[in-house]
Amino acid sequence: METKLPMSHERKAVRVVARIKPSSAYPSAKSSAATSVSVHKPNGDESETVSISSGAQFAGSKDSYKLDYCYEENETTSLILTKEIKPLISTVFEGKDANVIAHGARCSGKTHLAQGSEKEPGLAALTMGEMLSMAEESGYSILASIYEVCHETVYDISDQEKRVVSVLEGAQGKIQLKGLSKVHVKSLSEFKELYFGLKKTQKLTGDSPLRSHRGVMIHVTTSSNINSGSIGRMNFLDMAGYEDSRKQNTDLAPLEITRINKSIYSLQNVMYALNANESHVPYRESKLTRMLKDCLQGSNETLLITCLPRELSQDSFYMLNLASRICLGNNRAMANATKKSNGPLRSISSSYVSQRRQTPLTVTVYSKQRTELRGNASERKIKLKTSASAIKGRKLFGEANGSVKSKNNTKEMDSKDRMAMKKETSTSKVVLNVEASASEEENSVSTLSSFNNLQETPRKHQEEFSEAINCIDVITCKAQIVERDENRLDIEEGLTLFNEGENLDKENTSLLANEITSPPLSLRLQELSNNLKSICNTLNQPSTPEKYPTPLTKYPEHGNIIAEAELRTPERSMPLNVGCSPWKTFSAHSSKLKNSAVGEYLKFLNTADKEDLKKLKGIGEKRATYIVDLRQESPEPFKKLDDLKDIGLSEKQIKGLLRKEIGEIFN
Ligand SMILES: Nc1ncnc2c1ncn2[C@@H]1O[C@H](COP(=O)(O)OP(=O)(O)OP(=O)(O)O)[C@@H](O)[C@H]1O
Repeated sequence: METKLPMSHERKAVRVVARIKPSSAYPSAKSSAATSVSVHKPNGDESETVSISSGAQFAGSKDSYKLDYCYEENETTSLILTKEIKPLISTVFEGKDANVIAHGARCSGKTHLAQGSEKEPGLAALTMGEMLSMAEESGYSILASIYEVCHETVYDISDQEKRVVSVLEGAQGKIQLKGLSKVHVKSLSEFKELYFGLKKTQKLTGDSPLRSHRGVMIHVTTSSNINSGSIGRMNFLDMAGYEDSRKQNTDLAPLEITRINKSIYSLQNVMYALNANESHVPYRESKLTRMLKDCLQGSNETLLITCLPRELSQDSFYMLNLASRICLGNNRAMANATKKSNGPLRSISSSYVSQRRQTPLTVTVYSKQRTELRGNASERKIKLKTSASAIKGRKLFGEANGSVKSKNNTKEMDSKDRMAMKKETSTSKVVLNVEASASEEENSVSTLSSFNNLQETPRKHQEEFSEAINCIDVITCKAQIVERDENRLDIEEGLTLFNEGENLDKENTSLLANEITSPPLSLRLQELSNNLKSICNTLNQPSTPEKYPTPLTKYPEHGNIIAEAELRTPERSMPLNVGCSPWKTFSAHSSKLKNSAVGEYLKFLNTADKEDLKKLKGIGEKRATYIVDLRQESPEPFKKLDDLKDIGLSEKQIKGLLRKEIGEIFN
């Protein structure tokens, strides 16, 4: 039976539907109209969007949440196959990749949906059955890889050895899954034995049972040879369930739950960015998203199934809220990244990248030291004014963070008192006026209240988020930058404020988005090295007195911060000590460079992901894992070089490592 698909299905990178688990599956839960979920389908089965509302009231809940569709208890998995998955299977046989991802809170029915029951087969088996018959008709073969992602490690679980799979990025960023085996599947019973024969929860390491994401990658190939390349792939993923890490009655430690939640958030961030047509998709946020990058990107399509119990729990409500945001992302995509942002949901990472690439002027505020103006020299006569509403939390989860940040904005601004400014491409004079008005910020985030007030104790949850998802500390400020020049030109532009640690992270992502593959630390060190060389050159040249960036001055009575600074290229940003001997000047600069290099190195350790950490000399798999673990406990474990002793390095080793790392840039 051919089913007409809604128009939106054909266009969206990620189609978001819900699947309701019957309340009978919860023997203890009583179905009551007052608490159960109700689904409004304006055009019945043909509805292009549906609204889901819950009788239960949760902190910050809205009346209803929009999704592309919702399958209720009375709708069978065969219907989901026909309406949702068969069109995806067709694209796989045409040479694309497709994904079916089940996510939701714990015990929301994800595994049941994939595996089914005696009475009703699950989606994985139905999908495999369909693909096997299509392969038979077209003379293709079907191979399957079964994997599990746990603790940021991918395991091949098609046999009992559970080998570790390496996720490698090859030429042109193509992902290779080294060690992930493929099994030739000839029949459905073979597949069931392979997939369902495995226990749902396996002990991968240690004594405690770990929860994991579990997937099957179904490859369509021209031959049964396991080495033959795939025509297309169908990736079927059963995500680990989300749960609030503050829960008492759980079998996992809060840190463990936080880790799982982090990888759930990473995938949701990717889904959001894809649907919002963001120029940067944060694939590198987790191992899972890295490994699935090729399957998810480009014109490949994804079906995201949000599993919900009929009686929503707080956790399920939270997942519904986020699913709805992913779904709506498509409608809020920016037509032109250079335009003033008018949607509250642009991802920060992307807005940063797009600003760096496309906007005439980008402002980045480093919380500790500097504000950096990156400008196009031809368009630098600019008055930049950003309303807080334009920069509301743009990343999927950034908003929750932003809400708490905004309440503490005065404190945030204090940390910026030492800001200095520089402009890389211009020497024009700039006035930066950052208004940190609490009331304005509160207004600015009021439209986000549904998300901000989502959790019962927002502050505590915000802390968890910031740890769990490496959320971007958006500081919603009103900023006005006036560049004094004879030709004034006013431009309204978005301003994004990052803290210093994040900037490196953002640089990582922007470099990736620009397909520059060299590690950012070496680029930063290279920049320092260039500075050193330029100092050596300028020592021989007559120096001219210059104005140097002044620290931001705070006027508490107005709640304003005003900075006045010269904008100049990095080479010029270092003062030449007029009147000093060349040797003293050189020594002063050298020690400044040394401190900067050490600072960059520590920042890198505090922010880089595991793969990037391993690029550092002396940091192997074990140390990189340990560093990442340390960061779960404290967001910035390395404040000084001595802190490296915490990862088992002696003073001598620390010096040796730095010497090698920094010396390398002169090679
Ligand atoms: N559609 C359904 N019909 C009947 N029972 C169901 C249905 N969906 C789930 N269940 C039952 O609910 C319980 C939890 O389901 P399941 O294990 O699929 O949840 P999960 O979301 O995969 O959990 P976790 O997050 O722990 O992986 C199981 O006992 C399962 O049999």
